[in-house]
Amino acid sequence: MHAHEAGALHADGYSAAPEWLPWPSDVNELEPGLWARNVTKDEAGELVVAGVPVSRIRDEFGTAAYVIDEDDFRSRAREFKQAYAAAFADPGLGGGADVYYAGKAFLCTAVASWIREEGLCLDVCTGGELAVALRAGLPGERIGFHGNNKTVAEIEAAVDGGVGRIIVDSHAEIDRVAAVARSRGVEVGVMVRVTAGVEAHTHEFIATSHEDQKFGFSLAGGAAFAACERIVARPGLRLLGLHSHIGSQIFETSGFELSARRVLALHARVRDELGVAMPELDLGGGYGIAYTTQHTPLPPAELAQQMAEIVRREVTSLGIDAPRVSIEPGRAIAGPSTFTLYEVGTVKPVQVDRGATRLYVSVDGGMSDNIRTALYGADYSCTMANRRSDAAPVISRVVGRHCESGDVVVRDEYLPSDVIPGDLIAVPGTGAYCRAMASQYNHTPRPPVVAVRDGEARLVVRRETVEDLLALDVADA
Ligand SMILES: Cc1ncc(COP(=O)(O)O)c(C=O)c1O
Ligand SMILES: N[C@@H](CCCC[NH3+])C(=O)O
Repeated sequence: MHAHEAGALHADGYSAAPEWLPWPSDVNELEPGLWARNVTKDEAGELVVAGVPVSRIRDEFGTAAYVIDEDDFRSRAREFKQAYAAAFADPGLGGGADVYYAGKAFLCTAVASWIREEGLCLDVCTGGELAVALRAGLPGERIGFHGNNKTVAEIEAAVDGGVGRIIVDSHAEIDRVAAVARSRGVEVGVMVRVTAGVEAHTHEFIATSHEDQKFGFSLAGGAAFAACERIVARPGLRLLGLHSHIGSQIFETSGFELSARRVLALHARVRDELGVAMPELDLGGGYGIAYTTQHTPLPPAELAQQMAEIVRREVTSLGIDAPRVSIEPGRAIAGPSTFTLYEVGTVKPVQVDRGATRLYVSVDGGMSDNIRTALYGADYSCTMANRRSDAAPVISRVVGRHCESGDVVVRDEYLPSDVIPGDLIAVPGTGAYCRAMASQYNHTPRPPVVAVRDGEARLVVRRETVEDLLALDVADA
């Protein structure tokens, strides 16, 4: 429960902030660590991204809009690639590592091209994401294909697209992939998604390695070993390795350590009992980012170093050759690169419990462009983006325009008390799982994605229109 919900009252008559939200020394300043690298405020207090003031973005593309700092995205992708390559460079550690950007966080053709150009690989989990990757010219061998319920048509598209690894998730799927391989007369590289039984310290809905959920083969129950046996027995399949993803928005490496230890023990067992030395091992994604000052993510170089030490320790104690390691970060690459730009429509001071007031600031978007607050109770922050203000900061709640009281974007933030209709609000950290999970609830067209680089802003995903939505309806049905 947040402090304000207990009815705390701040001296100014406004609702008190939750404990983690400090009184702002200057509400016009950007909190360090939350914004894309090329985002600043100018002297007039306007937010500027890579040389482009947000008023120009509003004028040219409208609001609500996702604004992505292209250089920030690319530099984070590069940093992961370089950090893991360096940390695992020792031949005793596989002589390098691969980074598969998890496209589920956010994918469009431009982003897939950035991934191709930066030399990363890509994790896709549907035929739709695969189509984007192939359209962007990503070579099949740099694509990994996930999903707990891939259709035969998707498996065919993956095999025909030369996808380098299909991560299988059920016994039935092993047979489906084998049948497609046979029908095409090719050998398909597969990895086994293993449920390592790790309770990741994150929201229940985004944890994926505890036993009672839909993903993967249980390690403890023996299903993961049985899956390896089945693959080895199927002509047309090549067992590349094991895969483990423990969850998302994780800050401690202890969960990764436990899962690596368990999965490498299975890796050794497969070598000993099935006589197969698997060349690869995927440790998944899940690295957390800072949405608010509550979070302190580890820099990629440090993460890579820690992961390399974990793998070194385990392969040494098991006496096995290290497989080539790969990881699948999504949020940590895409998340910080983007902010959502909204325009304020309505400002309403609302009397809440014990006579306290909370300022409700309604913007021209909401749960249709960011479902994470409603779905996971996620915390975000924001800033007034078009001007500076010397008015007193008051605790505010940024809400959307949907017909739903849970339609909250930022639950708690200090905004200047003189915020008015027409002001701009920017919410950082919306690059992952916001546009990707956007809906058209209440027939709301989804916002565009505007990429900014070196003083130039351009569309990479156009705004949907009401006409787009009407076109889906069969008018004379
Ligand atoms: C298999 C797999 N890999 C990678 C990811 C990416 O996770 P994140 O965006 O937290 O790095 C996910 C999502 O949680 C996933 O399910
Ligand atoms: N969509 C989730 C993460 C799930 C990632 C996919 N396994 C989020 O917004 O945090």
